[in-house]
Amino acid sequence: MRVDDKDMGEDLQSVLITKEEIDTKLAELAAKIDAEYAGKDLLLVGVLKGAVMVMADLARALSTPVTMDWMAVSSYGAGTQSSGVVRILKDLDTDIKGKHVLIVEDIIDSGLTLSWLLSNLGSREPASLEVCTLLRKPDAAKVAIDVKWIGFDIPNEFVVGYGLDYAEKYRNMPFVGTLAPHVYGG
Ligand SMILES: Nc1nc2c(ncn2[C@@H]2O[C@H](COP(=O)(O)O)[C@@H](O)[C@H]2O)c(=O)[nH]1
Ligand SMILES: [Mg+2]
Repeated sequence: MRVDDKDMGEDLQSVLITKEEIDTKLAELAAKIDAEYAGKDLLLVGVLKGAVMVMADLARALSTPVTMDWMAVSSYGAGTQSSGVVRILKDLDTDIKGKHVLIVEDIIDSGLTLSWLLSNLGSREPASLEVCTLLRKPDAAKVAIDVKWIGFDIPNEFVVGYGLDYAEKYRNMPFVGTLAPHVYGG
């Protein structure tokens, strides 16, 4: 797909990770996750809204039968900095006690959201609790988190696409990229 197919071309600065690279990485991660959960019931917990694309594509790449549930939490306003204050906007529909739970995330930036989520879901006594994230920014970490499956480590830049937004736009770009300064008013 050309970047201007969705009239977003002039807003983009660069493409960091192509759709093909994402597809290849998700297939690799899915093979590892399949091996880990062979013979077990696995519940995927997607974190709305950013993880919608990775959840959908990872679930389809898995051979393991899974159930899926969603949580919505908020630590960002309309801007690009984590507030550090996490609020539940939508809780799980599932009781996860005794279940094997895999949190599916789009990106780990400061790690504050995921750290809070791990503690919140951990207190519900799942049989196991692990994390798979498509992206991680190692240089932005404010807390150390044990993340079992990581797609790509990326530089400490604000990225959009493949589920990730800026002010709710750009989520439907099939790749991950950075925005031109004029988008932020620069
Ligand atoms: N569109 C983007 N959203 C981002 C980016 N970095 C983080 N985020 C959003 O925040 C949470 C996690 O943030 P954290 O600081 O608590 O780790 C993540 O799930 C996204 O929704 C980004 O570069 N672009
Ligand atoms: Mg997220």
